[in-house]
Amino acid sequence: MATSLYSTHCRSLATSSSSSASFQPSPFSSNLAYLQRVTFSHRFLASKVSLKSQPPSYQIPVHTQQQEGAVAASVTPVENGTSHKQLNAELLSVKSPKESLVEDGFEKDENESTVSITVVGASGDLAKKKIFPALFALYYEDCLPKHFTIYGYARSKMTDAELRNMVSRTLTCRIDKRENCNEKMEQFLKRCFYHSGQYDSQENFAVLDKKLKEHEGGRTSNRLFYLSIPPNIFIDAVKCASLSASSGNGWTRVIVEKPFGRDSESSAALTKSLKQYLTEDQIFRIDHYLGKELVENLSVLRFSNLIFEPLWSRQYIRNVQLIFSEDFGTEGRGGYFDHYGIIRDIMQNHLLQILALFAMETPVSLDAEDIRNEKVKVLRSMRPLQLEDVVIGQYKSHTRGGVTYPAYVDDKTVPVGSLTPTFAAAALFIDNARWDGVPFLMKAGKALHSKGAEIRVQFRHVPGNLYNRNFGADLDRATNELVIRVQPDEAIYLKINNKVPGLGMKLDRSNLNLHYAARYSKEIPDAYERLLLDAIEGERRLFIRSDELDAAWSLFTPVLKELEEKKIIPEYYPYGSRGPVGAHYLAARYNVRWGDLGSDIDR
Ligand SMILES: NC(=O)C1=CN([C@@H]2O[C@H](COP(=O)(O)OP(=O)(O)OC[C@H]3O[C@@H](n4cnc5c(N)ncnc54)[C@H](OP(=O)(O)O)[C@@H]3O)[C@@H](O)[C@H]2O)C=CC1
Ligand SMILES: O=C1O[C@H](COP(=O)(O)O)[C@@H](O)[C@H](O)[C@H]1O
Repeated sequence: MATSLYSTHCRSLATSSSSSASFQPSPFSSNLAYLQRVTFSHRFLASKVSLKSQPPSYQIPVHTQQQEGAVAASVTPVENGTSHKQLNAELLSVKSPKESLVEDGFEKDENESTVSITVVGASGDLAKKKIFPALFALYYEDCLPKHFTIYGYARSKMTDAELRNMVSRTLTCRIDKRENCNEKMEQFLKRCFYHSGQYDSQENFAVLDKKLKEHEGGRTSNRLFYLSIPPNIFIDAVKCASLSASSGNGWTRVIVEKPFGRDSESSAALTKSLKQYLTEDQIFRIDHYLGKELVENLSVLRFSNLIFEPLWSRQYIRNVQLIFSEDFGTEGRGGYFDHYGIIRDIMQNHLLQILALFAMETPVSLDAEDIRNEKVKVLRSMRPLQLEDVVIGQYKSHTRGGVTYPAYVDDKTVPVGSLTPTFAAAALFIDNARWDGVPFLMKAGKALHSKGAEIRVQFRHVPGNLYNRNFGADLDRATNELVIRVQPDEAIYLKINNKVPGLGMKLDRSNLNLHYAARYSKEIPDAYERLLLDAIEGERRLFIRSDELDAAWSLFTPVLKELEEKKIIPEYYPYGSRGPVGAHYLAARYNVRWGDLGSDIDR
């Protein structure tokens, strides 16, 4: 499969900048470009090597548990087998990916392999809202391989034409669209098909297998299954897909959506069951926050800018805040949500993943395993969350401007008297040399006053600051703060103290502001696009490894159990408010003042 040819193309498009005229390359000016180049070349080489290492005689389909070892001996090393040294050596002989392709006869592979993407649960909300649109965007950007087929699979009865009709209603052209969007949509829809079947029927998946083979036309078949179904049917679907519809001569990968269990035990049981049918390398546990542009940029910002990395420790950082806020309630997902609550829905995964990327030590390389090793280490250095370091809340009905907004428990799918938190604030600590004593504060809530996600880094005071008296009594207001606004309206800004122009000596706080909409004309791809492309390319960097998941659950499971066993009553906050006041007391205990989401000047 020659996806790398496409990804190189689509990646170069994705990184072009509107105002590049002002950008002067110098030996050091393009650390970012260097990192991108290394990453892309790495992707390219990794997929090239994996393809080359899969001669047809070497392939064993994933069929039985007994064969798992055989799979591990064939497919897994194919994916992982090339040593990083080998890859790095290849990286050093700089050749444009395109040159290498032609030179190695790789274009031939492009014609001889195919990727089939099956969206299991195609009739559902996520498939319509995110997966099909992301696949179309990849197609639009020429990021999908030449030979690909998309199959929707679900129990609902639908014809191919009906699926296409359903999908077409969710597709949009980008705002920076080029002219031929409608044409592209039609071409894309022609590559989409539907098969109706049960999730626990090997026979139904065997029919899917037959249909996929017809499309694959004897080429090397690579198969990606996206499990966009409720978690209680994950294992049935994995079992049937693996036993009846995995590839006979290429790779088979499965994207698994969260929730990955609801505590340490259920998560371990899920992993164990998945591993009856798949090797770890075949499992792509998705956390879509890792696919967001500014989360992806976090490592670039830190590791390629001399002004940040030396400050990245307890010596200079006073606290770190990870904030998620939605200005709407559960809206029809109350049934799902009530079983999980905001801590499992947002904190244990999205915010903790960001924290791990933020706080990890420098990885040996940009290779997926090196990065994930560092993330696991930092997670394992963390103290399990304590009950006294958590505040929970639940939204209640509120009337504003003549409109009444419902309480969480007004949702028909939520059990009467539910105590499930729709808001939580927490203080977490990393007990290692770099972060000892630095509070990492998390705050996540639904039905709040604003929508957004931010990372805020508050720095310490300047010791013996000459200008202290100009700040008045509130020295905390005078410290630097770095804000990474993940969404909406992506931006990175640094609050600095500055002299107000004039004859006097008046200081104010101003922002050095990198506002993405002003700096880059290209639309930012949706997280699902990046993650789907990575899964197709076998790039695991942004997917969660099982030991990461275990470490993440270990931090939250004890407190989740305690909250439930002790039936802790959440603090009720009005729909559309700033959330429970308890969050401020929690922060104050650690001498922290929450940054106010979206309220900063110079947006
Ligand atoms: N929706 C979202 O925004 C997000 C969803 N997720 C996760 O993605 C996955 C899919 O989410 P979503 O699309 O919202 O889920 P849906 O509830 O829409 O379910 C997807 C499909 O699964 C089938 N299905 C639903 N319930 C059952 C059941 N009890 N037994 C058998 N089949 C069932 C239905 O298809 P049919 O009846 O045709 O078989 C349905 O169309 C879930 O794991 C969810 O947690 C994660 C993040 C966000
Ligand atoms: O995983 C989830 O994420 C969404 C928020 O995602 P975003 O990309 O729109 O910020 C959240 O609404 C949902 O409850 C949760 O399951």
